[in-house]
Amino acid sequence: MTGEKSDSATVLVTGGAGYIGSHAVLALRDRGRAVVVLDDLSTGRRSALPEGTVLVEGDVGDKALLADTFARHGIGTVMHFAGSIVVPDSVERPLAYYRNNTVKSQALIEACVEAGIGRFIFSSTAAVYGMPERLPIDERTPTKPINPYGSSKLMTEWMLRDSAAAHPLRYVALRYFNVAGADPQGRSGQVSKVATHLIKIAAQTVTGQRAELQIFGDDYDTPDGTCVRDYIHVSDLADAHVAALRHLEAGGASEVLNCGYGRGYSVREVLAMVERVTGKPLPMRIGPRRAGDPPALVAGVERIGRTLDWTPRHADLETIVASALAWEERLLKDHSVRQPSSPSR
Ligand SMILES: NC(=O)c1ccc[n+]([C@@H]2O[C@H](COP(=O)([O-])OP(=O)(O)OC[C@H]3O[C@@H](n4cnc5c(N)ncnc54)[C@H](O)[C@@H]3O)[C@@H](O)[C@H]2O)c1
Ligand SMILES: O=c1ccn([C@@H]2O[C@H](COP(=O)(O)OP(=O)(O)O[C@H]3O[C@H](CO)[C@H](O)[C@H](O)[C@H]3O)[C@@H](O)[C@H]2O)c(=O)[nH]1
Repeated sequence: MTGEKSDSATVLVTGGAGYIGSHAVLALRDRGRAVVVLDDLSTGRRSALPEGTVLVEGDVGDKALLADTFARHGIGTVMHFAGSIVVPDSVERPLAYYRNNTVKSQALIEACVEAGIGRFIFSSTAAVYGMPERLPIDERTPTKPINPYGSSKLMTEWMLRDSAAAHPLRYVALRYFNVAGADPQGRSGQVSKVATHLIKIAAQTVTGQRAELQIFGDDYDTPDGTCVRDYIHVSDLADAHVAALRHLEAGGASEVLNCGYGRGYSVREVLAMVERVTGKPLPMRIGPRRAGDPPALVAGVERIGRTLDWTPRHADLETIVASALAWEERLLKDHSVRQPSSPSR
């Protein structure tokens, strides 16, 4: 490809100080890859990065900073995790989501095109599918997001598709299903100011930070009445990014790929696993449905299986739950992993 940087070039990880990005940084560094992180530390933490990781503190929409970072560090691939992620927040502040997720991604893609960076890996989401009628959800399922978060991500997928048709740029958009768990070695995990994800909330309940957990509805048309999701371990997801990197470095074509295991668990099944792992009952009660929750989301995984050289290593619910609980306990004990990202925030 004209002007494309060489295979051994450094990977720029935007949002690398966040939950999923920090696991990607670990996966890359564990394989000896050179990494630079660009993060504004709005929700990320410097302490999520392994020692010695270069952090450029700044905004992913700052084109001058991007051009300088690309040139200074010899960037050959961008992994783009930076963004805003809370679905109900996106309903209240849609324009903030379009700015941070879509407008700034436009600046980043444009900066890549201008600098001749030909490989791009993007954090997309199952939220692009909205309320699909059939399971499993394969990548040909029509995209019909039902909230600004999903729309903001889908628009970035479209920008990548159209840019790849016009410029020497190839990309992999990974549509994550429900990401959970923590690094098996305890080096990173999820830190949320306001937790919304089921397994994180369960871990906070187990550790006494919450009195009880609410199940959002048990009258869905699912086997036990609670919603079904496809939970993927964050370290397996990080490995999928490394596999996508290898795919692009080997000259592979642009792809849009679901990231899940193709197996669903209900809310009740997840909570039963939490109780099994801890050996204690979890205080919980049934509450009303949460607006916008699809009854069941399970990934079709045939395409990722045949496209990437990716073998999940942590594909069972017990491992996911146990690692999330271990991380939550570490967070409570070790103040340094919770350290505020910068004095101003
Ligand atoms: N967590 C999930 O379940 C999930 C599911 C599907 C997709 N995703 C996507 O994965 C990506 C990472 O999510 P996460 O769960 O790790 O969230 P996170 O909030 O932990 O990480 C996001 C990171 O991006 C940084 N950031 C945000 N805006 C920025 C900006 N303008 N400039 C520079 N840095 C910025 C934050 O400081 C943070 O470190 C997001 O793009 C998200 O949409 C997450
Ligand atoms: O306290 C809680 C929290 C969650 N749930 C339920 O647990 C399931 C999973 O909810 P999460 O909030 O953990 O995850 P979502 O499925 O809502 O959302 C995830 O998947 C989406 C794609 O569909 C997006 O990618 C989004 O960013 C990501 O968080 C849902 O049925 C939800 O109603 C509860 O019952 N109680």
